[in-house]
Amino acid sequence: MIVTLTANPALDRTITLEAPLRPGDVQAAVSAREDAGGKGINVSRVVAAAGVDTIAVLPLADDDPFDAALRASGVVARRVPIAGHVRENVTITDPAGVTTKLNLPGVALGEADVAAIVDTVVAASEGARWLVLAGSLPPGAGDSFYVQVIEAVRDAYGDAAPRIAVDASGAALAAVVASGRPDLIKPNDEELAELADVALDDARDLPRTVLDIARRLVPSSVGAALVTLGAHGAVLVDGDGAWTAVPPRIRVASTVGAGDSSLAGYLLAAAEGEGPEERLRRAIRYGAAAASLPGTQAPSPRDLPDGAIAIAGLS
Ligand SMILES: Nc1ncnc2c1ncn2[C@@H]1O[C@H](COP(=O)(O)OP(=O)(O)O)[C@@H](O)[C@H]1O
Ligand SMILES: O=P(O)(O)OC[C@H]1O[C@](O)(COP(=O)(O)O)[C@@H](O)[C@@H]1O
Repeated sequence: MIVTLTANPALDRTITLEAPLRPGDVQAAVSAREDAGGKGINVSRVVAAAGVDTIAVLPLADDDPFDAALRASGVVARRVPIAGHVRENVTITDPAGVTTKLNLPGVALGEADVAAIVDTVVAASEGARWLVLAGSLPPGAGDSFYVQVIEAVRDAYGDAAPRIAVDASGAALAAVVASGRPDLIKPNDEELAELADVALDDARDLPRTVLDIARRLVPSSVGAALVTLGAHGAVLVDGDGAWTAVPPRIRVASTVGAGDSSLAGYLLAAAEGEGPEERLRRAIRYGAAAASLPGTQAPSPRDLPDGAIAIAGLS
């Protein structure tokens, strides 16, 4: 069982253009689609599509139209009732796969909402292998919200607690790295650089630079880091070693959900008992599959790209 928490879900509206976006102009759009999104929900959708049990925890008002999209996704969910409706995030894609994203802040949570979410995650996590804490925090949650969740789950289950994966950025990620001792983090290269307060602009060897930064955190504060690099693939660093690989060439439709799908791919391989190289390979395959699908469509095993993915060790 893989449990996910999405504190800040999003109805993802993707608009496809037939030409590159021209800011300030009126342009014809070809099509639009809607997906129940947000990072944890996306991870759960990919995990469910692979036939593995998952529960997605999220705050959701009883009368929120988002629930129809969530039900259509088929993911098993535990809803924590709140006041206010899920935000809508807009993505614009063009024929070259260039993706422009506009993300709203989300519904503000009160103290009682925060407490109810923590309790719901603790209850859902009983017997789970992994708990995934993913996405931005809505107003009212506080930068150390993920640390609060991690402590509550570990207090409740001790050695039987699920392993913890975190996909966050900015202050929320910094707080988790400072005191949450997560088993896995999944930043992209920019989020990792922001965390370490370094610039990547002139990195000539991106995987090597990313490894050097990640080594400051792994294994002292974090069990492992899966750092995704967009079209350049990903780097995996754990206490035993470091590896990198690039994705096969694909036709990009929308990169939204690629990072979430890579995390899901990693967790699916981990749940099968696979070692780091296969976890990285699966992460890259799932990320590439997501990027080749429209909108925030969750890839299933039959969407994975063909072709071998060569893993290179880094030292
Ligand atoms: N243009 C692309 N071509 C092929 N694979 C891609 C592309 N963009 C992303 N991916 C795949 O998706 C993964 C996650 O993408 P990334 O953009 O780094 O995530 P995030 O959405 O978290 O920023 C990458 O590691 C890669 O495997
Ligand atoms: O919680 P955040 O950081 O605002 O991001 C939410 C957005 O990111 C997504 O989860 C996609 O994330 P990735 O492209 O990083 O995989 C969308 O579904 C959602 O609109």
